[in-house]
Amino acid sequence: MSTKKASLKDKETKNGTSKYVLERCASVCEYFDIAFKVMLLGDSAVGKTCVLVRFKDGAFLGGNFIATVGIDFRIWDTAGQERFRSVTHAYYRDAQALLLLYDITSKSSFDNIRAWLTEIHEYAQKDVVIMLLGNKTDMAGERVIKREEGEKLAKEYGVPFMETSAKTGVNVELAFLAVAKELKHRAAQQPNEPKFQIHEYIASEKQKSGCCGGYM
Ligand SMILES: Nc1nc2c(ncn2[C@@H]2O[C@H](COP(=O)(O)OP(=O)(O)OP(=O)(O)O)[C@@H](O)[C@H]2O)c(=O)[nH]1
Repeated sequence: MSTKKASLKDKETKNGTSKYVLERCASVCEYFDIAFKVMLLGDSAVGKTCVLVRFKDGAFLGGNFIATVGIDFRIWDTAGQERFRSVTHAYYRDAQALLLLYDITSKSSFDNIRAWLTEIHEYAQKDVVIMLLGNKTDMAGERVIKREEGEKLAKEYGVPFMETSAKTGVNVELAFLAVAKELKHRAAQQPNEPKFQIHEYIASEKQKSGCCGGYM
């Protein structure tokens, strides 16, 4: 693996998210000669686009909600609406990582996570990296899903979990970086080398920042 430094140019490629994730990873680990495909999944309005924009541009898309139509090719952000589901299935198999979101103020979006995971197991690669995110933690007064419920579900499926807010930015960068680190490790891993411990990485990064929120 080369030690080429990340370029801030050519961010916008046809698989922009993954390239960008990699560039953000590169700023930490100084490598970027491999590209990964990362998809955001979850019910409509859970905040997929906003989480991506928060990570990519450090901004929050407030105001009117415009649902994603099909797939946004530039950023690999998917539509949560049922009517576009067949379009997104076709892209699962190319994804190396999936960020699966629910909205902590929406019980139905949480209840649907099991259905999303069933779909993922049906259509995605067997070794796809999955991370569960409970988004909109800034809306504490409207919370209906406790952090512990998200943790329990994630534990049941053996996937890492974090609560995020696209509005405040809490944990958004960490979620993308943890996934990028896991993918990078896998790509460079020697047969006898220990696996990257994504849960430990998340825990230690949170400890460093003194931040809140759940993980398993
Ligand atoms: N308060 C708050 N609002 C959020 C957050 N994330 C997203 N929203 C709002 O939730 C609504 C839906 O956000 P989107 O990012 O468009 O949702 P999506 O999951 O991409 O929706 P689809 O494209 O239909 O799949 C918008 O009004 C956002 O402003 C968050 O962390 N906090």
